[in-house]
Amino acid sequence: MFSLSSMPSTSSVLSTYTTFAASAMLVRTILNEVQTITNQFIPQKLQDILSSKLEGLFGKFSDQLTLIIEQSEGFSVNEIYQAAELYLSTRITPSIQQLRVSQAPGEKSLSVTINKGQKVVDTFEGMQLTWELVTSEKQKTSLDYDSGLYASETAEHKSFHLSFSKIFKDKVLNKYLPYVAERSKAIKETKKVIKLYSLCAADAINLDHPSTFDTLAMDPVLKQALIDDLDRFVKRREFYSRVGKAWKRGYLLYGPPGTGKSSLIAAMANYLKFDIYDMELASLRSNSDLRRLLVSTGNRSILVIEDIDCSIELENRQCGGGYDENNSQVTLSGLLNFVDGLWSSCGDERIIVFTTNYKERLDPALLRPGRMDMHIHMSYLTPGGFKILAFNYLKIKSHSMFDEIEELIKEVEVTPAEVAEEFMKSEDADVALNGLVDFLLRKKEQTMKCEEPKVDEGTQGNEEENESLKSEEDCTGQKRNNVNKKKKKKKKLKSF
Ligand SMILES: Nc1ncnc2c1ncn2[C@@H]1O[C@H](COP(=O)(O)OP(=O)(O)OP(=O)(O)O)[C@@H](O)[C@H]1O
Repeated sequence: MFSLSSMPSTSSVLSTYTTFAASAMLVRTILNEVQTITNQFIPQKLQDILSSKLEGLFGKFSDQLTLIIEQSEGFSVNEIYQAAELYLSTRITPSIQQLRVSQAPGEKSLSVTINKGQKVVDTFEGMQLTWELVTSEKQKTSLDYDSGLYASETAEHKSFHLSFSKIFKDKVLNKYLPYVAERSKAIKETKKVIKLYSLCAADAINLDHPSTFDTLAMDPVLKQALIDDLDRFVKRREFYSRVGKAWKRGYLLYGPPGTGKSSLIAAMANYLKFDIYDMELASLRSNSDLRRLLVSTGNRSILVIEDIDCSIELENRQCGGGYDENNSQVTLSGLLNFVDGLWSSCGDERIIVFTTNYKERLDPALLRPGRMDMHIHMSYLTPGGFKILAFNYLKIKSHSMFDEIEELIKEVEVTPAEVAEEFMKSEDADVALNGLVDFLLRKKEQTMKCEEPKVDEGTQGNEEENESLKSEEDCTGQKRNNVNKKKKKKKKLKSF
């Protein structure tokens, strides 16, 4: 049976309240308790008036201020609530007893948030701040379209209560909350699943390419220069707007097949957390296709135009494809016009990457700065690159066979893809390295064979004809190099 003596006296309520640093939230808790006890004989209206008077009274004495951050404001989401939720997931301390854990489809990591009633204490520039997740139930009325009747349901409404000393009000609003928003943006970036869009697939797919700058075998100075360039680019929003330029950057990746151009694009996307839009000119059927794809590219994305030398051939009608039903061809110059105009002016923080196996075939107008700001040569494997691959695949940093292999790599043109292929054959370092030595020796022998002039009666001394006598299959790559070298030689002779 309820008795008045069991009800806490006002003075005991006040002393409890003072002991806990006059926290507004504590007051609310106490009021709730008092309310529960008095519910039976004090009408609701009177209770509300008493509550608000008491809260006002306590608030006057309290040095604490509480900001209420609602989950949503009307129909729109409250971005600071979402930011706080993400930020607090990195502020979980052992004192927290309940957490909510979930995983969205396609997400790689679990998302962990505090549960209702749980508090997180945070510190920032000498301030102490307490976060609490508070939930309440709200009646929601919605129209049932089938029956045409309005239905009422109870929905859980969440809010964060952020309490701190009143003297820090301005600092919290102007520095702490922007900091929370900034941190949550960074956390979101690390959790972001990178998407790959292409014309061939109706929907975007998750990019699961494991390539990173650490796993890439390429010239370390060039690699660092590229990383620095990307870092500078993403930090320069104000700069681009001040100088009146579209916030975009172009890179040309060139080098033989298998030297890592695609791997580098994936490494760039993984580093920046940018989505990739892969555009093969040959698969574009019409200019409207092209326009649609370009307009749909989001901010913070990399637009890739692969094999641009083939695109040029396409323009010269050698590669085939690229026609729409009206026979209006998608050309490289058309594409570049769209990219320079429409695409550049309706988005932010975008990167465009062109790749080619034959830089020398490109028109210099295409290579101009602004369109291709940095040219990156993906070369045949170097001894330094070999060590990166040996570490990636075999987890070794040194081995007695390294010297021999490094010498061979200096003599033979071998791509990182070829060496990677050899390393895939065995996880045993000795076996894999022996296999690689055999492969390099075979390649060296083949190269030497291709370079030897084959002496033949009647064709003696005629290098061009000697070349045609070599086996096409064995010497194609090497022959191309030799022909290029010879062309350069001829050019030199002409110009001097
Ligand atoms: N520089 C590199 N560093 C690490 N791995 C590499 C590198 N180059 C190639 N590889 C390996 O070889 C495979 C094929 O390379 P990739 O497709 O990136 O070359 P590419 O230059 O884009 O070739 P293509 O011009 O034929 O498209 C990669 O998946 C990777 O395993």
